[in-house]
Amino acid sequence: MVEAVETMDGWYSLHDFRSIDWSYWKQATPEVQKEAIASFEELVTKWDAVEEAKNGSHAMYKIVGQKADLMFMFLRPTMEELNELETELNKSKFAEFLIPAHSYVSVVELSKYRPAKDGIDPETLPETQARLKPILPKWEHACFYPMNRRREGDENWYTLEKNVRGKLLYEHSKTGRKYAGKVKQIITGSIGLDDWEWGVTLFAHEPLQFKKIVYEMRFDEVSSRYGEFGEFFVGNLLKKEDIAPFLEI
Ligand code: VOV
Repeated sequence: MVEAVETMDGWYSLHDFRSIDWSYWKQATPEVQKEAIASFEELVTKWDAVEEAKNGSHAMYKIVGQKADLMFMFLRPTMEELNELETELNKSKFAEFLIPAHSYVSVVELSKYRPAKDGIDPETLPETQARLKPILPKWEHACFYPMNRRREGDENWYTLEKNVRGKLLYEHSKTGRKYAGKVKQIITGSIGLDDWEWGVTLFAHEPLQFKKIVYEMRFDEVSSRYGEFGEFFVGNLLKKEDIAPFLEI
């Protein structure tokens, strides 16, 4: 029987996409708009404190195109905390002007394809823990998309031996490493949690690097034969201090 790979799982993740009801927003009085902006900023202050205490992380991006206006990526130790966060956002004054656009639930994942070095379980290493519970980079651009590994005829990831899968992922990582400093990836696993098998969140200083890396990876066997992709979302960083100017009419 083909052996599954053991995964190391870290913080739970929620990608929460919202559209802004701009017509409704434009009709709101300046006082109401002020109150809504303040409620949003207060939430961000709370999220910043959680991140400061290393109990989670978050990032906010303004999505380009009509799939959504905002993407929030939240990381928390438990699923309950993600739920609380989402509910608190929904109860805020600002949420009166938001329309849910999309969401994705997953958990930060690393896999143990490589044999343990010197018999040390990689999960116990501080550098692994830092990758499983990452503080999200507030790089200028982010790109999110879900993906599956194919399970069709001769292209069935789940009938490949573990060492073969490990080798293909090693080749994949060699392409990825060429983008060091240009693209940072957070892979979240969502088998049993959401509609696709993995969420791919990429951060870059330069949006063209998303196209370059995704294109180059399309030629890696692990993507060309075994990759299936969902909807892409791409956006620009929204900093707390830019919330008011962004919403100003
Ligand atoms: C930005 C660079 C980059 C780098 C360095 C990198 C490296 C690595 C390593 C070393 C490993 C394996 C061990 C682990 O850590 O799990 C992975 C694993 C994975 N990757 Fe990756 N990946 C990158 C980037 C990167 C991208 C851009 C994509 C999307 C692929 C595409 O075609 O659009 C991706 C996908 C994945 C997935 C879905 C997995 C899990 C697959 C599984 O079956 O388990 N990844 N990845």
